Amino acid sequence: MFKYLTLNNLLTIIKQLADIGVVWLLFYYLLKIVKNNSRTIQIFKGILVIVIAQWIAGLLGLHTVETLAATIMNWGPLAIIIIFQPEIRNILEKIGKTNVFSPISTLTLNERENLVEELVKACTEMSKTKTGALISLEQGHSLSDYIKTGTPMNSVVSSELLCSIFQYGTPLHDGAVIIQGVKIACAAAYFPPTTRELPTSYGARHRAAVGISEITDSVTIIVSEETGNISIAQGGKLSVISPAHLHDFLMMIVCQKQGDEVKGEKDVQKEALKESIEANDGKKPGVFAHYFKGKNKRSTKSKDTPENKFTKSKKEDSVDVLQSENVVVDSEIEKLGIADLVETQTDAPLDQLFETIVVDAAKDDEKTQPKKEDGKEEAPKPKKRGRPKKKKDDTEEKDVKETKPKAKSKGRKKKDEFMDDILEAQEIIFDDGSADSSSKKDKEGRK
Ligand SMILES: Nc1ncnc2c1ncn2[C@@H]1O[C@H](COP(=O)(O)OP(=O)(O)OP(=O)(O)O)[C@@H](O)[C@H]1O
Repeated sequence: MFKYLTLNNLLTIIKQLADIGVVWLLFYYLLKIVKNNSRTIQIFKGILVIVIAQWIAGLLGLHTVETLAATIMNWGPLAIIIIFQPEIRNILEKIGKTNVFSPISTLTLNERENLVEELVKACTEMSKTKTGALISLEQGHSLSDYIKTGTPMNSVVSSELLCSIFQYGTPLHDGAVIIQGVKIACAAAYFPPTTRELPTSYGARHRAAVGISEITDSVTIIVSEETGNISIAQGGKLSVISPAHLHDFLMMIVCQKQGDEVKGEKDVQKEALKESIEANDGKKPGVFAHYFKGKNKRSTKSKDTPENKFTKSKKEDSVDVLQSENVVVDSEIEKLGIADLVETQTDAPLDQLFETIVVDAAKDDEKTQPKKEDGKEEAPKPKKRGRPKKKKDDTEEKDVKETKPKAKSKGRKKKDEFMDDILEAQEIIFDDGSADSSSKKDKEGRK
């Protein structure tokens, strides 16, 4: 047997395996494109119908129909190239721009975690204050073309800096921030908006986010100025996410950490926060606490001296504060949903964990939506800006209904597959048909 295993034969086998591998990859990506795009599904269905018609016509001897179908099939490849010209251009652009050693891939785990923390902090803050923001994280595909459209910054990401950039009225607040690695590469960047039909409640900011996510693999976070909602645009899909789940999502994208790891960290953070509260006599540490660590210690003696008549009551107060702070910490962690989630599903596959997260996010959003006594939702706050704005109330209700997560349960999947599922679960961009119909309904409703 080994006499056939010459170097030549081995080379031939390797070539054939490589050949099969490349074709397999091509088919895989082709099917992925078809699966993710309703237009391509319809076109492929059309092609299938013609093939079946040609086959049946051949069987029944219907020569004219058979010739007609054959002619269509002969011109098919050319028609496909013409029809899918934008998609083909996007794929080729993506291949050309993919950078294996992107800035984010060179970060240490610590840097990645800091990046996530700062981003989540900034987005949560901006969501509370309804400050509009558009932040794109560069992944494998270079965003340098879009960085050129903005104002270069090259500053380390911090929540304070992000909040200042997007503060309404500041020179850089208009446009997008692009993050490369741990650095804010630029602010006020311009993204090509999507040409797809979006529900009318989504304006230029969301369009820009979806646009950039269609042509690159970037992850874009949007904070709505109108509603304070946080959304994520990735792979041409837009999903609403709660601040708590944004943390998990970014942990997974940036740190490639999974649910159980996140849970472990939450426990550590909880402990650390409790310890720091205890160390501060029941008071939360201030922003500059680490600067004064050990430098500004109050004498414990003065606290315990019997001559201080307020000592006892102060001490009791601080115990109360400590207890109440701990309750706050616990409730904060509960709010994150991670502890409960992971405790109940420790061994649950990752995709299930995140499906639950999305479901929870939807529930959170429902809970946080203020309701009026008559059951109607409270009207959204008027926009800070003077410029005219589209009416959103009806549309938003519709959007919420239409973005109801699908209940799916499959086996364990690879990260990118289940990321698609998460985003599908709360997808706001509908297939072309449904987006059309929803926006038509909106328009009719407003009339
Ligand atoms: N193509 C773009 N690239 C980058 N930023 C953009 C782009 N288009 C709009 N923006 C940003 O979005 C802001 C306008 O957002 P607009 O209110 O129209 O969108 P929206 O999707 O309704 O968001 P919001 O819910 O925050 O109101 C602009 O002031 C600008 O900062």
